[in-house]
Amino acid sequence: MKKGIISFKNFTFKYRSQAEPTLHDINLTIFEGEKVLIVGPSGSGKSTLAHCINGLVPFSYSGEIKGSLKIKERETKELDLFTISKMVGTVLQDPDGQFIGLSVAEDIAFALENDCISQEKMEKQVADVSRLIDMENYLEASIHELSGGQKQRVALGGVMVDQVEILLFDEPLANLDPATGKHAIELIDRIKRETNTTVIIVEHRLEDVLHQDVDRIIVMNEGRIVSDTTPDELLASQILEENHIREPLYVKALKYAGCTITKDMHPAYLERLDIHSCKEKLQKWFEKTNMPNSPDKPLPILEAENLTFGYHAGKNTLQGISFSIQKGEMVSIVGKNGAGKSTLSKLICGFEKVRSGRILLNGKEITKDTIRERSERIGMVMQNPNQMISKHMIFDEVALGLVMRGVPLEEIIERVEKTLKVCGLYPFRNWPISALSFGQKKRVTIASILVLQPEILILDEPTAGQDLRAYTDIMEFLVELNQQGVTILMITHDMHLMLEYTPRALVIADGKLIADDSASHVLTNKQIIEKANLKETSLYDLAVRAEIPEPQDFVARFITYDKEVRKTWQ
Ligand SMILES: Nc1ncnc2c1ncn2[C@@H]1O[C@H](COP(=O)(O)OP(=O)(O)OP(=O)(O)O)[C@@H](O)[C@H]1O
Ligand SMILES: Nc1ncnc2c1ncn2[C@@H]1O[C@H](COP(=O)(O)OP(=O)(O)OP(=O)(O)O)[C@@H](O)[C@H]1O
Repeated sequence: MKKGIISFKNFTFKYRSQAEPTLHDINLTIFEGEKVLIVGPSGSGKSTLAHCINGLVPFSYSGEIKGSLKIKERETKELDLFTISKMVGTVLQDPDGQFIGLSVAEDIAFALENDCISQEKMEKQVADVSRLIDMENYLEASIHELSGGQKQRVALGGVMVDQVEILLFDEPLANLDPATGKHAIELIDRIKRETNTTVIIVEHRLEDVLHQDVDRIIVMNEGRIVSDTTPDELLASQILEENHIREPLYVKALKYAGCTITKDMHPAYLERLDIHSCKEKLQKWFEKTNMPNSPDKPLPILEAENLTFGYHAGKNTLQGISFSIQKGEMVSIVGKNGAGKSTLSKLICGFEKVRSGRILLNGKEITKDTIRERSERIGMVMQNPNQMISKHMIFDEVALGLVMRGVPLEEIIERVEKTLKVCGLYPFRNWPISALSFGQKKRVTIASILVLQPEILILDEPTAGQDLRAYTDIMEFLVELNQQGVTILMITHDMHLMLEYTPRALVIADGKLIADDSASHVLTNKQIIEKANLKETSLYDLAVRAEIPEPQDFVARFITYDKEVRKTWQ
């Protein structure tokens, strides 16, 4: 018989600052060596549940606990944080919060040092881990110089050396490029199989986690467990849709084509999916669906000419980057972790100065303009909300830019309230930011830039950590802004987002622009996918398996169709 390693019984938790419990009556047993995925809308309590397991609740976040939570048959209330941390290793949602060392090597070594192992053994293990996470060339680099995804890789590495029985990952894929994300999921799987570690993953990118087998998926909503079943059974049900959780793209395509999905078809894993009964329907759907129209090209709004930049003398982070963005476009910037995407946006906003090359806005050079001058017209939303937030209250944070620009109070109130409504934050307007989930915080940072009404909006991973409803709200809101003339550039690792929302993609690899093409071309081009650490879309695989003669066109048609479906929701 399988042994329960984590066991919640009638467990309820209320944060001290909240009036109502965040977790209600949780009954859940996770067995030794199991791999469990937890999904649910933003704010549904996934991170809180994870924090109960790793002891952050109640040791860092105090509150009121009712019922029982046992780890290895020991009541967690009776344990201390140190004892729990020896059993449960965690990769947090915001990697900035968990670095201890100054350099990459020190940080990975920290877990080992604690266990008093020999210097020699430690160096070898650090080298092994850094190879696994593809960071061996950065061992001496200081943590604050790393890109967002590189930090995430180090955080993963740190916990992997720690030989614990339970590994907990809170949004491990959020900042990782698609290929590294795939690699991370494979790595987690290998550790689980080789060491019989129990693995719990909280993640919105369901399709990416299902790259490897998962034993069970727990669906949470409003602090309760609403479903606890196998991946195949879940994907054959309506539960994901009902709870606003993104379904894999190929599942969506099957539904668009009118196919009935049953658990016996193994819908959770594309390789195992039995599409025998769907082939004909998919082919018919393909024949009757239109290709996208090619858009007209109006005037360029933002031009980059031969941009070169490096953080350190003698080394170029970006080299010879040239592109032209037309007014009203919506473009993705994609590529490997550390390729230079955030750096490019910093150059555009003036946070860093180019070594050579020019940047033009509406045909006028802005390369020498200050950050302040550029910020009137170009807004930038950074990757990590915790780096952008400086106020305690939501309203004040969103109002900050307007206050600094001397906008009259009445106008500030009107603009902030309107923006909060659009971003789904109005009900929280008088809340302290500290009581928000990560996804909610991200929306606050988007609101604080949108309120300034920029001509160009650059967003670094706008939807990382968002559930389907927030994702759709944010993206549809961006589409709406875009239709009103705001040009949008989006740095993203989310191939799903890129396909569905941005017709064009700039692909950066090792500091160079390697492709400037339509999103569906990029994601069906093996060479570019490999060079830039991207991931083929499952739609392409599905089309190949359904023997559709032009699988590339299937992807393009899906996007057109999907857009039409979304229009009917509005
Ligand atoms: N430290 C805290 N103090 C008070 N309330 C909190 C705290 N952290 C989270 N909450 C509240 O608990 C609820 C659940 O948050 P939690 O972070 O567990 O959600 P989540 O499902 O992980 O969301 P996301 O997908 O956005 O990360 C939220 O409504 C949030 O307001
Ligand atoms: N402040 C800094 N000082 C020195 N090097 C830096 C600094 N910021 C970034 N780098 C380096 O520049 C390179 C490009 O980083 P950048 O943040 O632009 O990458 P990115 O493509 O946005 O990555 P990610 O997808 O992981 O966010 C990386 O190798 C990174 O280590």
